[in-house]
Amino acid sequence: MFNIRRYDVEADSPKDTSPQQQQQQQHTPSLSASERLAKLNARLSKNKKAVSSSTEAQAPVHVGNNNNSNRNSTNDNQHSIPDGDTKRKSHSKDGTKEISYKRSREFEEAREAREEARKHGKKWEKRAKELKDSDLIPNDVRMAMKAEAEAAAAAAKGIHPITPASTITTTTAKEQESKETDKSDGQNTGADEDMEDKEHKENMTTEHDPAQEDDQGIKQFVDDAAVDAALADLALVPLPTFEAKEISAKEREQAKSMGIPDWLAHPTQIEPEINTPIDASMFGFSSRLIKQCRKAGIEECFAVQTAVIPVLMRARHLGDIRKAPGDLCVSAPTGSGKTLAYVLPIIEILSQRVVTRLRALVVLPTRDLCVQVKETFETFSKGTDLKIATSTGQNSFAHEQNILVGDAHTQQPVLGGHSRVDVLITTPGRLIDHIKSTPNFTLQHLRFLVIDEADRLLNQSFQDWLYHILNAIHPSPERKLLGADGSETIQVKRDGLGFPIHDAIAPGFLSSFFQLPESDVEDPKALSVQKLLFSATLTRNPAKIASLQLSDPQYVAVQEGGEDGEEKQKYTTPAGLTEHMIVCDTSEKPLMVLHLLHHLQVRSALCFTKSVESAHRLYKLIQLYEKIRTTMPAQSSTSLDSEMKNVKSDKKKSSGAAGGGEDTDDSSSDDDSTDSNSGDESDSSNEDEDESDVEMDNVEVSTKGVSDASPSSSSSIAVSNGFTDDMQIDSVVQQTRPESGAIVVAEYSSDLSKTKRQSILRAFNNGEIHLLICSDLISRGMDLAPVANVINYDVPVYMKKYIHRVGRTARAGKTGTAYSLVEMQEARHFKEMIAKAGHWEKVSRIKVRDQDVKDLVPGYTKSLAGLKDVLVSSARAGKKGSSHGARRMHK
Ligand SMILES: Nc1ncnc2c1ncn2[C@@H]1O[C@H](COP(=O)(O)OP(=O)(O)OP(=O)(O)O)[C@@H](O)[C@H]1O
Repeated sequence: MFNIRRYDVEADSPKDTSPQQQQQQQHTPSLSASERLAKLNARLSKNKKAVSSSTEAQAPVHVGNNNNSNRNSTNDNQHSIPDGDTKRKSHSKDGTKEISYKRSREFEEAREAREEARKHGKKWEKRAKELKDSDLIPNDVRMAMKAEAEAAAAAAKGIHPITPASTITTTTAKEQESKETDKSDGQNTGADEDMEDKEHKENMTTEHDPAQEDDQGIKQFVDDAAVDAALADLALVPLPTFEAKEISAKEREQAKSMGIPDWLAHPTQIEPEINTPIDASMFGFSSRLIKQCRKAGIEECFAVQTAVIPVLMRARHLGDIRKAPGDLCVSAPTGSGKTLAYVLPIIEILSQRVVTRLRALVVLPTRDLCVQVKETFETFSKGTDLKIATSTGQNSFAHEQNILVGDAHTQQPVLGGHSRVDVLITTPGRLIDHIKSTPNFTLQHLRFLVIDEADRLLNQSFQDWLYHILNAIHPSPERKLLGADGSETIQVKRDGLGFPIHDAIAPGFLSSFFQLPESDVEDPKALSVQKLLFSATLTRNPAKIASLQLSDPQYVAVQEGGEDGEEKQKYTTPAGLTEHMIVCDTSEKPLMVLHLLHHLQVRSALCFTKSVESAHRLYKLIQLYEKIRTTMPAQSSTSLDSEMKNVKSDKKKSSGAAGGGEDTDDSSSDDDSTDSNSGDESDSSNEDEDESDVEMDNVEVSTKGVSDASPSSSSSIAVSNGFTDDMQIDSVVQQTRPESGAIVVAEYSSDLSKTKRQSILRAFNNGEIHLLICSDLISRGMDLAPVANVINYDVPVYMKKYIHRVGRTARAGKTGTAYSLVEMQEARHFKEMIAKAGHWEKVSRIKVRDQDVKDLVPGYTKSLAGLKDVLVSSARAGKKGSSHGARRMHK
């Protein structure tokens, strides 16, 4: 037990913290409201005592965790009043006697008492002011503080302080009686004195019995008017109340039959428009964090942040080992600010830590997202000494180990539960490697486990990552100090005799690593970790949710309510998003992209294809087109007409599509190759299996697809125009300078090196790239500020992917447009998919006729003709070890 206490103190005790941190830690909501109010009551009695007696100096008053007295002696020694109740009882009794019998001292005492109470009141006023901005103090404690301040102030004016109802009545009556007796008789009688004593004893026994207090009791203890005054004076902002979504009996029945738990079927629904100023007291942010937010241009918290941050900030104090914080699942549209909804509270809470431990783990599906989230953490943690790291496999394993726990070979590694980082942002695969193979890497101190893009990750069973994480955060009696190979999983310091020193082991894990003698007073330790799941398309698959082993979960969903209170859509898209579809033949799709670029002036666009190779081909084609266009003489209208005819006849040959090139009504597409009975009201398992591991794209280049659509691959144009080499983005940007009028296009895929990816994203963010063609590597989570348009070159088969892709634009309240190029044979499925998600009326159709694209055709034809050669030389260059080294020709 001694050791357990020691480690608690070392990890989180306020002894090394700043006074402000200590205040916050004192006021964490670890006692029940009734217990805290019992403490308040005791202090209020003390104030009353100040009126009746000034002979004894008042001890500092503390609204704190008296129940911790047997756990954390440091806390109590610093902040609690030992044996307060007993002392107050006897003292109060004596005090009353003094009033009764020593009237001559009364004026002097009253003067001193007023002085004391005034000081006392000021102290509380000051304290309340200091703590005003911190929502770590629960409302009821604030009220208690305020009530106490008022009581003290009242006492200073000679009015009785707020005291328990029973005490007010009896004591006031008694004093009154005493005074009246004094007035009439000039002295008290022995019988009166006995009565007085008896009544006081009765008061005292009912006054301080927290065990018997319930909410009813609380109401008696606090004067309503004082509470109102306290609230008004402290300008408290109550937590926003959100309504749980009303669901119909049919929906309820459906959810039940599908095994969806009640909490998941009843999300707390939040309208997207609810914004709250960043300095609102409900967030309890420090001035440091508010300053950082303002610096980053954040003045208000978005709806998802308004809903989530207060819940996280109030959930649990870092050092509390008794109460498990509830888990949270959050579903909010793309670009609605989910990242800051967890980044800000994590930083704010962890910034109070004394010792570095790995306390926050953020799991994300891709490396790029890890980098992005790390940057966000770094921006907002400026001014703290929190250490933030990523582990994604882009650096060597040994390098990452060194960052996390030190290098065993070159320097002293951190032992036991120590860590060199506070926050780790990681992909699942690399995390599992560290759990399995990095000595002393441990999740035992984890306070936050964030699973961002949760449905994507839950869909990925890679290395059983979830099983390993859950195993690592749960203390288990089976866990051994030694691993299967006999090596120490956690290396601990040893004393001179070789006995292990339980240094830095989390209280809940001591029994996992060490054989401790059983004790009757041992309390079970609650799991300290809070699991936070975020997604724009959170799964409701019961099996997947169950696999997370959530504890006391809540589900918060940001979505628009329908007129009758029901959600309109299965997935909510950003309010500023406009969606279009263009139905066309397969072979016309590149031409449609050119149409968007040249006729609809689409810029700052992301264009999603179904694979890396498809992205590469389209990229080469458009690049070639731009080169040809900017060097080609203008053609006459007649020759354009004849070129158009050629394209259309070639298109018929190549695609075999019936019905010519005209856009047809959706119903005319009879080739619906998709499985239309795969889904139901919940996320279908098919939908969950939608995405492959995008980080693992196996890259192959084929000359099929776009090049197949070439009217004549033999009519190869000269490719001595600088495009035959492996085209580096920098050179591309240089070659197609905006002043030449060319559209700058680039490709982005897992095939590129980390440096190249970063330079492409930088160029795109700087507006140097007009069209970025990519696979789904950046379809989720990536926040590229300039994206004004999204083109679904290959429409996704599943709605979730559609939602994430189009969600790269219209972020953070901005507007944006999405275009989906729907092949005729896909049209029916596309419509069904969109309609099933309740989204059909949002998508409008654009009809593109021959004459609309006539001027693009000559250049397009020439580009197609030259594409094959370009691809071949590009692949050859790739083989020589260029950035496309992984590419293979696929004839
Ligand atoms: N309160 C705010 N005020 C202004 N901008 C904000 C605020 N919160 C977030 N943002 C900005 O909004 C953009 C989108 O935020 P974020 O990436 O967190 O969205 P998201 O909900 O995680 O989207 P996705 O589902 O696509 O991952 C970011 O550029 C972020 O900086």
